[in-house]
Amino acid sequence: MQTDTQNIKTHLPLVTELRNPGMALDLDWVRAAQANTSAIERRAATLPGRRSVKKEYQAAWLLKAITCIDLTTLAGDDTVGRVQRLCAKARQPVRHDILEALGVDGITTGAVCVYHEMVAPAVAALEGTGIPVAAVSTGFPAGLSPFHLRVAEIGESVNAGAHEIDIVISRRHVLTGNWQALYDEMRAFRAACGEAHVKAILATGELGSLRNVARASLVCMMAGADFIKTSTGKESVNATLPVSLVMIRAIREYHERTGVRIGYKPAGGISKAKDALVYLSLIKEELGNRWLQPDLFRFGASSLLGDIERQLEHHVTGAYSASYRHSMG
Ligand SMILES: O=C[C@H](O)COP(=O)(O)O
Repeated sequence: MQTDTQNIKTHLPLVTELRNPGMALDLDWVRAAQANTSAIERRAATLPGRRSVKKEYQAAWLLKAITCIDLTTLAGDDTVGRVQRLCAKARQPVRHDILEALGVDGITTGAVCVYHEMVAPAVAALEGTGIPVAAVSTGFPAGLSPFHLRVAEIGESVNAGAHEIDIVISRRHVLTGNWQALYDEMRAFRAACGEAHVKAILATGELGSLRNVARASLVCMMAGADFIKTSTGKESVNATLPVSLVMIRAIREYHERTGVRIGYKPAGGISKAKDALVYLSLIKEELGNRWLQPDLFRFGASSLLGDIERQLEHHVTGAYSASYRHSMG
């Protein structure tokens, strides 16, 4: 266990120099994108049952998951105090005694994710830690405010110190097959981000089909998205395994074609440690270990950390109960 948990520390440089330069819109490639829904659903259904994380490595994998969390608060009643507490949790996500028992002397979450008004307090609270602040933007969650205001909002958050911008796409461009409009929108958002990394939230629960998810993923990557992200957390259907398979395979295809690695962020409704392990296994199997770093993989989650911390506590106190073993498969 010592060796595996110690390795977690080497995964910590969070914002890398990696940037997606994008490319011209290749409509033939977009239109050729397929998603065999029944095959994808079959594969997704078998994933949780044959998770490849062995029990003896689960604590190390859970620590890994923590380093990939965008610790999120996106509520109308957010306050500076709540964001400061969130940032304190991002700096020290797990109790010191638990980390000590696991042989790890310090980890952090991948980032903190907030609305624009909370960017400055988050940046101040995380000063000197190297933990990036991500701002949701462009009229999150619906993305239906005037275009110039959506672009301006990005600039405001970058000026306030955000290192990463989570934009929402216009779902109507996907639903009407207007790939040029989606590309132009994403390109403008990319430009407004400047040096900040940009994550494109597809709101997959509102895109109508898995083929649309595949096509929207490709268009956003072509237009310069550094990450593609499933959901805002506010749709009625958020991150799912079938959608993840489609997006991950689009990332693989984009990498094979361009040599550029795009990150993946499932978000919304991921609150259980065992679900986090399934996602990590999926990434390892489909994209390989390089993608299991916080510069290429994040969970967008507001309550996942609490469950992971509970499971780690069980692990080190020996209260590794039958019910926990059962729940972890
Ligand atoms: O982007 C992050 C999501 O809004 C978080 O969703 P959640 O609150 O369901 O974890």
